[in-house]
Amino acid sequence: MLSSDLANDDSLKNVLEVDSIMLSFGSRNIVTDCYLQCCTGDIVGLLGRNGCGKSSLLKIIFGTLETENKSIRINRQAYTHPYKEGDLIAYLPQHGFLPQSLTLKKIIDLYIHTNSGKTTLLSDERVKSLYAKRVSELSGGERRYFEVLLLISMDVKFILLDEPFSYIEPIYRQTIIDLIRKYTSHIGFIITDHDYRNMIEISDRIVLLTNGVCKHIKALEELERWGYLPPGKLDH
Ligand SMILES: Nc1ncnc2c1ncn2[C@@H]1O[C@H](COP(=O)(O)OP(=O)(O)OP(=O)(O)O)[C@@H](O)[C@H]1O
Repeated sequence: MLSSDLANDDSLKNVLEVDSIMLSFGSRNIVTDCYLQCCTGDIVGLLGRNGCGKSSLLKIIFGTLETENKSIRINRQAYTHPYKEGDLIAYLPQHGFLPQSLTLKKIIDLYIHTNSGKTTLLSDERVKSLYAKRVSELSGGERRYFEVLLLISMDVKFILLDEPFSYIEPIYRQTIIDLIRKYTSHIGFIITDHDYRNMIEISDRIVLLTNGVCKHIKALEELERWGYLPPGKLDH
């Protein structure tokens, strides 16, 4: 069966469900009521104002941030630390994760252990041309592109991307959007970013985290109604 069939056949789709999340820091409640679902083929866009808890929510889903309460299920099985399972989920932190002094060749050897993953990376023209460079020598866009493709090559079911478009020139943003779209056939993505235009373009569904609650946005005007965008912003 071709992997592209995964996204078209509901019985073959992987399903990530997140609910009952409660997170507070001291007396401050950050997340109080959140339900999220992401299936193979989905790109779920998580929007929210600075400091509302988007990064924390992604870390909770990944399993690296402990919280008072959570329920994370993949294909109906509950996991407390999904990242420990190896082939379930990958996460791009807001500020990247690659050691600056290593070459891309070394990083591929360290992180990617399957032939199919290595083929995905080494058949990519951009990666090929950067292969011998160190991470510190890459532009912001080159680094982000490589990070996203590296996660895709880990052959996981779900990928969480925290601000993949931040500080990146527009041309590379489009390249990263195209890259993500190319792999939705067998991966589900949850993405958060402040670049709401690109987020609206790439996402199949938008979830707005506001006052600790996940609002499932049905019409873009709701982004104004909930105070995420100033009135009239969507018209321009
Ligand atoms: N370890 C921590 N201890 C105390 N407060 C924290 C901790 N981590 C995050 N916070 C606070 O929790 C809130 C949510 O942080 P988080 O980084 O998840 O927000 P965010 O929506 O991703 O923000 P941004 O869009 O600015 O990246 C912020 O007010 C932050 O200062």
